[in-house]
Amino acid sequence: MSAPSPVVELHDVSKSYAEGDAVREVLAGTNLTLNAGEFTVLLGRSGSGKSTLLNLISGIDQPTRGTVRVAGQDLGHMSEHARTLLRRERIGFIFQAFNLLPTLTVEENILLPLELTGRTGAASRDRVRELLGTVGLGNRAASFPDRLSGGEQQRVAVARALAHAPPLLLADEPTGNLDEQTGRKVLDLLEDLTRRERVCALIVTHDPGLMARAHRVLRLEAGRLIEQAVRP
Ligand SMILES: Nc1ncnc2c1ncn2[C@@H]1O[C@H](COP(=O)(O)OP(=O)(O)OP(=O)(O)O)[C@@H](O)[C@H]1O
Repeated sequence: MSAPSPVVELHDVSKSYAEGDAVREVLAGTNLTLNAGEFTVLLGRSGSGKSTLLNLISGIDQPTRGTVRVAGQDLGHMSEHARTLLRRERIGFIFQAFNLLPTLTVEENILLPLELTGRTGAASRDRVRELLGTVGLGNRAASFPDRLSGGEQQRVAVARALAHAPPLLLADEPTGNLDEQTGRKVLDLLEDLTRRERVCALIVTHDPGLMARAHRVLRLEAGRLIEQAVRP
């Protein structure tokens, strides 16, 4: 087995928001390392700070204290522009509401992250075709998103998130808008693709059924990350 390769490293990360005269500490001295190939589920009540944590990892938000490293780079020492580039090149995102671009076809949506990172050649088109096949939508390449079911749209979103082969995938409630059976199918794909490509995946969910699939289960509680279980 190869040595663990850290993709996300949080060291003593705190995040507070001002609430009138008071200060609300959402994260309190959090430490976390997520490695390549790990599929991690993040649980926590509404308002516990799950989105805040994702925003800190993707550099959309800054910690009040502590350091966040992604793919070896310290986000606190980077310009806003450099963080934007890192996000574009090194991170794939999946959202609850699919967030596909409605004026682009399925194929163009998946190609977008490759175009944004300057990869427009034949190899990119081959990659999109391959991913379309993997997510079972090879015959829908020319369709527009509004012609697809919710589950199909989320399968496109999975393909788009991984098109540029990012080392890190962040997903916020990826099955929140899907029925159980459709959600399970999307998760099967997510798990299969992230394992195959050794992607580090951090998935926020309220769905306890997801826990059985994860290598690691983390719960945010009172500003602290609690490791719940490790799959053997
Ligand atoms: N920009 C902000 N300014 C002030 N408070 C904020 C801000 N963003 C988040 N918060 C507060 O931080 C806490 C955590 O919010 P966050 O959205 O991270 O929770 P969550 O676990 O993702 O919740 P949910 O499951 O409902 O999406 C909440 O109390 C929220 O009100």
